[in-house]
Amino acid sequence: MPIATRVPPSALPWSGEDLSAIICDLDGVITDTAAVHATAWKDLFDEYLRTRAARDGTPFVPFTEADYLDHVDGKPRYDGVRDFLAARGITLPEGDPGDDPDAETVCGLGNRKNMAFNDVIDRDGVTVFEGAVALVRGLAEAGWRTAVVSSSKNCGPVLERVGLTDLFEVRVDGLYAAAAGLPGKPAPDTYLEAARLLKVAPERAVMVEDAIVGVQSGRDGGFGVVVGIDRGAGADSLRDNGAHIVVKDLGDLLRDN
Ligand SMILES: O=P(O)(O)OC[C@H]1O[C@@H](O)[C@H](O)[C@@H](O)[C@@H]1O
Repeated sequence: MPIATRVPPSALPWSGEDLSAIICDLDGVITDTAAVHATAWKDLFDEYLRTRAARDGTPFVPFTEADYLDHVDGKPRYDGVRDFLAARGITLPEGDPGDDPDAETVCGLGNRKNMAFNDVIDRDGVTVFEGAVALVRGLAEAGWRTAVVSSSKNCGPVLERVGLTDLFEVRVDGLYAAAAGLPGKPAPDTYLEAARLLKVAPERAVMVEDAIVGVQSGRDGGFGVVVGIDRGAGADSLRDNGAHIVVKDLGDLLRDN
């Protein structure tokens, strides 16, 4: 019997509460793609900062993991570019999403990183966190509503690549947010939109995130249970920013009955 069928909601740490939906981030929660995003961002920014330093005759200061976690992680593509550059005192013209990847604009840099991200997943494929999938399937079988909320415009193609387009009833991703004019994480709007589409009050929903801006969205959206997945942000930081529970993997919440 697949693990998922052994997981009624009463098997979870929050049983007893009046919860009926699970709303998950994608990268780093369902698929092991957060690290691919992080590497693609590092390659992009190191190359850009190195070129800029050579041009200006200033020292090259590389992009660090802390830069990623503090300024880029979990945010929509162009917000990440803008916020990180601002932290280094750099302002570039915004440009346009149709910009050439070589354009020295916020959108151009973001588009360059997107090419790198897609090259890596084309080459290496995408790994799925099987325990997370089992938990979501188990809850769905027990009648819970399900949604995915991702800042990424690659959310659909990533789910398709691993055959999981049917895992969630509702998807609010980077493309949806841009079309609907919703502000990205840390604003709670994309999570609240998912709850609205599921017709579930936020306080009756569990939300799951690995990024600091993500748990902040859950906290500010008033979600019933905010689960933090620690993939580098740190359990204390996730808790300080809104997580009620922190685990290493969503599958850790599965219990054998
Ligand atoms: O894939 P896109 O549209 O460039 O989205 C970017 C972002 O997508 C998120 O899901 C990641 O957690 C971020 O760290 C990433 O930067």
